[in-house]
Amino acid sequence: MAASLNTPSLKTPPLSLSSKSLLRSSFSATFPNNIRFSRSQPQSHRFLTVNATAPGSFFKKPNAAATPTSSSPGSSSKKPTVLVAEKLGEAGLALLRHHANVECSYNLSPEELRVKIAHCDALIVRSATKVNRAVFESSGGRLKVVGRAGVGIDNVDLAAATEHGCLVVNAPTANTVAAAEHGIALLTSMARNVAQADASVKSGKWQRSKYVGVSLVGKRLAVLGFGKVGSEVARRAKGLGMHVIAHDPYAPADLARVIGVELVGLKEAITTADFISLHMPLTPATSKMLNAEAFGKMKKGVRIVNVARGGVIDEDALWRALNGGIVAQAALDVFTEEPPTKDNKLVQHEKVTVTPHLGASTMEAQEGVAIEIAEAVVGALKGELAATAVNAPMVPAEVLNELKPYVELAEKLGRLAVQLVAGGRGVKTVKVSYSSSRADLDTRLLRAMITKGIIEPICNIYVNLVNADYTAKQRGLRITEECIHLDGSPECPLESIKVQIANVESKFASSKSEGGDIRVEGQVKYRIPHLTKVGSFEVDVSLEGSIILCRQVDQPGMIGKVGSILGEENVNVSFMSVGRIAPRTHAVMAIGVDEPPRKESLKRIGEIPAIEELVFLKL
Ligand SMILES: NC(=O)C1=CN([C@@H]2O[C@H](COP(=O)(O)OP(=O)(O)OC[C@H]3O[C@@H](n4cnc5c(N)ncnc54)[C@H](O)[C@@H]3O)[C@@H](O)[C@H]2O)C=CC1
Ligand SMILES: O=C(O)C(=O)COP(=O)(O)O
Repeated sequence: MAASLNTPSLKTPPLSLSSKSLLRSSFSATFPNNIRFSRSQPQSHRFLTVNATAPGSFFKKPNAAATPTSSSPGSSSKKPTVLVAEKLGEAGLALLRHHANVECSYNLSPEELRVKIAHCDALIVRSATKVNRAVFESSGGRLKVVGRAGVGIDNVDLAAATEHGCLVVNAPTANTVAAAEHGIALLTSMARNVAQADASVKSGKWQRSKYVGVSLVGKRLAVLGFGKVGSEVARRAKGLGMHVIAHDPYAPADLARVIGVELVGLKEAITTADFISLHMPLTPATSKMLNAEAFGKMKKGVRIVNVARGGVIDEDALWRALNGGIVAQAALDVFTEEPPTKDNKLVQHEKVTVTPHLGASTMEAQEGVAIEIAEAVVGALKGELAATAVNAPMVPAEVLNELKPYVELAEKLGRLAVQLVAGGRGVKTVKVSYSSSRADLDTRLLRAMITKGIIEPICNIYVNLVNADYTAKQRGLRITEECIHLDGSPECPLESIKVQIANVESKFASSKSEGGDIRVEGQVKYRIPHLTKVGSFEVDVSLEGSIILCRQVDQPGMIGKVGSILGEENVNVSFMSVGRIAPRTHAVMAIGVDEPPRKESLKRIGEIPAIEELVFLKL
């Protein structure tokens, strides 16, 4: 089974311990070439922004606190810098200013944006700014979060963002009603020729017979894309007495039932509708979804509303369909190229009503969007997991709280295992086993943190939840996972995590399993991660501070000898545990220490005659 941090499906499921995952199976971490994202969380399923206090926070880059900030007057050097590149509501700006130095620079050219971005920790845009690969490359690794103050994220290069470990968040809920109301406004005004009649009267004419419209009541409306906006359009159209059908391969059937909408296939939707309203995101799959072939199947005289994205319609094909009498009218809020050129054939067409991408433009929606995006960006800058992350798993607060110590365990096991490798850089194959009594265990967060633990000590790059799978793939690191199902209480999410590194030499031969892999295993006890196995030796040491591992001849007095050297060297021992396979053979002693011992102290321990090998590991 292939797993990825960013599932290529249109709906990235939230990270959930009860979501469909793996059981007694193994898979390798892969990264999709084409990532498509869509968010369609009903409001009742909104995920909270929660503070993640794992060893490294999930999104923060190591230099976050130290990054120099903008030169704006009065700016604090400790605050991050947020560039707001398109108009944002005051309430959102106020919230941002509380936490960051905020620079509002609208109408930047692509070149100006690339120059400015090198000094920014976060960027907030609406639909007009193209946040392409060049922007991420120009940021020099400083940009941590891009906030899209709205829903559609087709103007942000998500693959590039992910590769650069930059979180992308959007504001998916605050403009839903505004967009739906605009859709209905276009539907009704198109049917009654309001825009054309208005222009005619203003030009001194009185053409009552020319602008006879069509009624909506009893007509069939096909909503394509039954997400947040589409379902609100459907609800309102029902109120106007329309017969509403919807096509959406991922739509929740219960929502359709509640609203009284019939879910149908695409063919049925477009061949039977009198009106078609578009509400899907622009993705490679929906690009030019309404093309010549689709128009060819439509009922003669169909009317089309587009408040989604211009790119979901083949605009040339629409123009031909309007001229050929297939499409009677169209009402367009969005265009492939925005703003469209003055002589755009559709803009100038008498059967077409146009607005300049106004779907989200109400006072209420803009205030709401501004607050929604400001909260998400501020949270992300603090290293919190965002509720509206578009290129990372969404993690419900309660799941995260439960997983927190396991996440910490995962990162520390990765960190320990890689430090045991002689040379480090040859790590290519990592096997992870999770023992759990939960039938469905979603391991994305754990895998990301193991990856972080393994990669960060050996490379000069940071790894976070956003780029973990990508970075692993880039480095040729194959992580296979298996989940061993235990009979027991599913109250505890995980019994243990085992991390094995194959085909490498070890600095500490006793860390090798019977099969020759470096093996470390851990458990969470009283919410604190513990190392419980090294190679074949059972130990029990809490994973705080750092660890000394030594193998010795199992004989009396060893604990005392090692302990007294550390005491003399003023190193505080937090935990000590000895594991052995059989009495009086060999034993492994795991010693937790609060501060790193001096090299000389380790040398002194190594010189104790019964000590056979020794390694110091930083957590
Ligand atoms: N004109 C404007 O100012 C605004 C435009 N929008 C556009 O509307 C789109 C939808 O917004 P929301 O409803 O909030 O998003 P949403 O994510 O809640 O809904 C989109 C729906 O489209 C569906 N979908 C995906 N592929 C499809 C396909 N091939 N055929 C049919 N349905 C498909 C998804 O399953 C989802 O249910 C946004 O992506 C954005 O591009 C949104 C707000 C304002
Ligand atoms: O939220 C969306 O997807 C929109 O299209 C709204 O775009 P805007 O923020 O008004 O540029």
